[in-house]
Formats: sequence, C-alpha cells, structure tokens
Amino acid sequence: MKMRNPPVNSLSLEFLTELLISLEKLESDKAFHAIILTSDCPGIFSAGLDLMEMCGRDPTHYAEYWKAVQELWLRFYLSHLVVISAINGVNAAGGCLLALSCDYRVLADNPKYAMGLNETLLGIIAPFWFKDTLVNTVGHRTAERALQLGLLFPPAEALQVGMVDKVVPEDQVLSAARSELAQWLAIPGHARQLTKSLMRKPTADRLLKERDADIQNFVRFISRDAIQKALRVYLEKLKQKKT
Ligand SMILES: CCCCC/C=C\C/C=C\C/C=C/C(=O)SCCNC(=O)CCNC(=O)[C@H](O)C(C)(C)COP(=O)(O)OP(=O)(O)OC[C@H]1O[C@@H](n2cnc3c(N)ncnc32)[C@H](O)[C@@H]1OP(=O)(O)O
Repeated sequence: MKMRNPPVNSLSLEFLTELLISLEKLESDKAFHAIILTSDCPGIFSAGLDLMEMCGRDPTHYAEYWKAVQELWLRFYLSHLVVISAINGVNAAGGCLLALSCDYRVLADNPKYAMGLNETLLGIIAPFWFKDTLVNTVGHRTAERALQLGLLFPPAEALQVGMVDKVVPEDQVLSAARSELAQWLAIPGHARQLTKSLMRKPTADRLLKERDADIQNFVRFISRDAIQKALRVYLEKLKQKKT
C-alpha cells in the first residue's frame, strides 16, 4: 500500500477514508495475507494528521474527522493481516501512529527521516491511545520522555529505543520489508492472528469502550481558542520556512 497524498501525505479526512477503504478491501479478500505500508511521496512517509482538518472548522467537522482517525487506527492496529511498514521518509505524529500500529517497522537510514509523536511541539496532546501504542512499543520511560519533549527520533535513535525494528540503506527499505514478511507468513495464520489479538485487544478495547467520550474530549480540546491559535502559529511557521 503506497500512500500518495502530496505534498506530505497529511492524513486529511478524504485520505483517511481512502486508506480505510483500501485496507477493508484487502482484508476481505482471502487471497491477501499481508500489507507493506510505504509512501509514494519522496522523503516523506507522512506529516501526520492534516492540520487543516483541525483548524478553523466547526465541531461537527471535528467530530467526523476524529471518528475517522479512530476508525483507521482500530482497523490497522487490529488487522488480521501481517502489516509491515517500510518507512521511507520523515514521519510525524499521526503518521508515526500508523507505523507504530504495524507488526514490524523498517526505516530508511537517512538522518532527515526522523519519526515520533511530536504533538507537544504543536501545543497539543497525544491522545491516550496514541500514548498506549507508543508505550506498548518502546516502554513507559522512553514513551514518557518522548511524549513530553515531542521527540522526533533519527534512525539510529529510533532503532536504539525500539521505535523501529530495523534500519537499512534507503534503497533497501522495501526489499528488507519483503524479506521480513517471509518469517511472519511462515507462522500458521490462525495462531499468529489470535496471538496478535491477545496482545493488542486490551489497548484497543480501552478506546472502543470510550469512543464517544474520546470524540467529545477531542472536539472540546481542539475548539479552544488557545489551541486554535497554537495550531495557526504552527502552520504559519511551516509556511514561513519557505521564505
Ligand atoms: C485532553 C483531551 C486530549 C484529546 C486530544 C487532543 C488533541 C490531539 C489531536 C491530535 C493529535 C495530532 C496528531 C498529528 O498528527 S498533528 C500533525 C503533526 N505533524 C507535524 O508536526 C509535521 C508538520 N510538517 C512538517 O514538519 C513538514 O511539513 C515536513 C513533513 C517535515 C515536510 O517538510 P517539507 O519542507 O518537505 O514541506 P513543507 O513543510 O513545506 O510542507 C509542504 C506543505 O504541506 C503543509 N503541511 C505540512 N504538514 C502538514 C500537516 N500535518 N497538515 C496540513 N498541512 C501540512 C505545509 O504547510 C506546506 O503547505 P504550503 O501551503 O505552504 O505548501
């Protein structure tokens, strides 16, 4: 699955919906057993959630958007397919969440390709299920420091803290993902799928039990004047980079 939403693969409502439909199609086709998730945007895996969806819109839109973000995470996190990410670019916040929801992560060895949950740098907070997904991957202490400081880890550090499983030269990222896949596909499917569910269901259940409350919290939080201002300032900084 090659993500293509130029220029930065931001996860707009339309793009989230496309990803969700693609994933559902692959999951319902018995011929498919695995997905390699990668990017078609040079140097960028994903810039994360689309800030334009969270800025200057009305509460109904925020609620619809957040429901789609929840849906995509639940679908990826609990997918019965083997999902491996071949991370071929910088990967922030919501994009990093997608990669963390995969079963295995290969990252291209380029110092520009940092990844992490950098929400605090925007003046916002990683929701509890983003946090839980990170904790499940790197452990509590590393996650706490990474989340508070909004750290984006370059490849060597991402590997060292366990945020990715392998770092390879940039031209080998897809072949390394394919080689890894062979090992996962050699395991009897039902046993691997049930084990994945055993490991992940408690984390997913937390959101499933609180979905509506989580949407309401998001809408309340994102609608605050101070948060809207912080997001506008961040977007402005991104644009000013060019001048
Ligand atoms: C108590 C209850 C709590 C409930 C929870 C509440 C809130 C939490 C909510 C949400 C969690 C948020 C998750 C997120 O994912 S937020 C997004 C975080 N992403 C980032 O910080 C990355 C920002 N982007 C960059 O750093 C760079 O763009 C890049 C990815 C490194 C690429 O750099 P490059 O130089 O190649 O490109 P540009 O910077 O020039 O960007 C091109 C173009 O794209 C626009 N853009 C970039 N990122 C985004 C984005 N995430 N959304 C929308 N648009 C984006 C950028 O502004 C440029 O636009 P232009 O019009 O100038 O061409």
